[in-house]
Amino acid sequence: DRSGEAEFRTVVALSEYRPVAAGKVRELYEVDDEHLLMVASDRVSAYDHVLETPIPDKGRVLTAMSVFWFELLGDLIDSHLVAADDPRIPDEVRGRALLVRKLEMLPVECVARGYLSGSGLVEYRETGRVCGVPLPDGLTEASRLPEPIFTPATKAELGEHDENVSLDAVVDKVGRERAEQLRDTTLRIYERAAEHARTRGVILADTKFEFGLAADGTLVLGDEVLTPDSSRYWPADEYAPGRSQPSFDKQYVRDWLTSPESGWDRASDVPPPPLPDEVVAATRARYVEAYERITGRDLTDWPS
Ligand SMILES: C[C@H](c1ccccc1)n1cc(-c2ncnc(N)c2C#N)cn1
Repeated sequence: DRSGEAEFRTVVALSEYRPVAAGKVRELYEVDDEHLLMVASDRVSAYDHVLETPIPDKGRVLTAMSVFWFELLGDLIDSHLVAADDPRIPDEVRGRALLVRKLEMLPVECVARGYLSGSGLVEYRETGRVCGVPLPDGLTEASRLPEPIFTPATKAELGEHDENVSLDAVVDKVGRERAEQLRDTTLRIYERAAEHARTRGVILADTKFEFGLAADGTLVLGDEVLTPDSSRYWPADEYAPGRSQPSFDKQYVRDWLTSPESGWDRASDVPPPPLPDEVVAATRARYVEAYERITGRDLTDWPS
């Protein structure tokens, strides 16, 4: 019984955990046999480059957003989330790291699209289909689809783009029953999230989920969910099909990088220059605005 003693946070350093995976802007560490630590950095990626200038609080916003969605979607699917604030989370990453339970991850990027853009648009223009799914004629950039579609992909090496595959390719990997469960679950979660976002004036154009299996075989939602890094978020009041839509969170970065002011040539393989303070500040504000509009919560209430 420790009653009466001061509550001590056991101080643990991130360096005590073994790194097990890394993305462009995030890392994954092993905490113990059952748990991982998923860490979101403040780094931002644009035009397939990771920019050298961090965006303060980006990691906190994306972490807090995943937690909001895990909670909102809890009646549809279990998640791997164990804790967002816990003595096993080092102070240096507190607020931008989640303690999660280890899953047997399924080798499928589960993408849902309600609108046509990115690799889906490229494939549609070439074949009239996306991942084998026939679509109506006459669709253009950012067209809203008649209904959301499941467009799975296989994970590419770091720095490469994922490859869109058909449902049959997913069946070959995980079996028919599991493949259909991934499709149905992906679409159900997307539709619930897109409906919620719409009421907040934000279009969730598409999103990518990763699922895993718990020890008892239950399908569990892993990874980050419905963040601006795993999804396309567009401001609804600026929506106009026929052109690429402004990204809710990254448009200031994109506009500056492609303006004469940056002196950067996107077609070259030269890395982008550092961002000016005002672009950093405006981008931070957009991430905070996205979080507060979508969740109705105040970022100042989130640990840091
Ligand atoms: C691709 C992704 C990743 C995330 C963060 C940083 C780099 C990569 N990843 C997720 C797992 C994973 N494995 C087992 N159990 C889990 N609960 C998770 C999760 N999330 C492995 N890789």
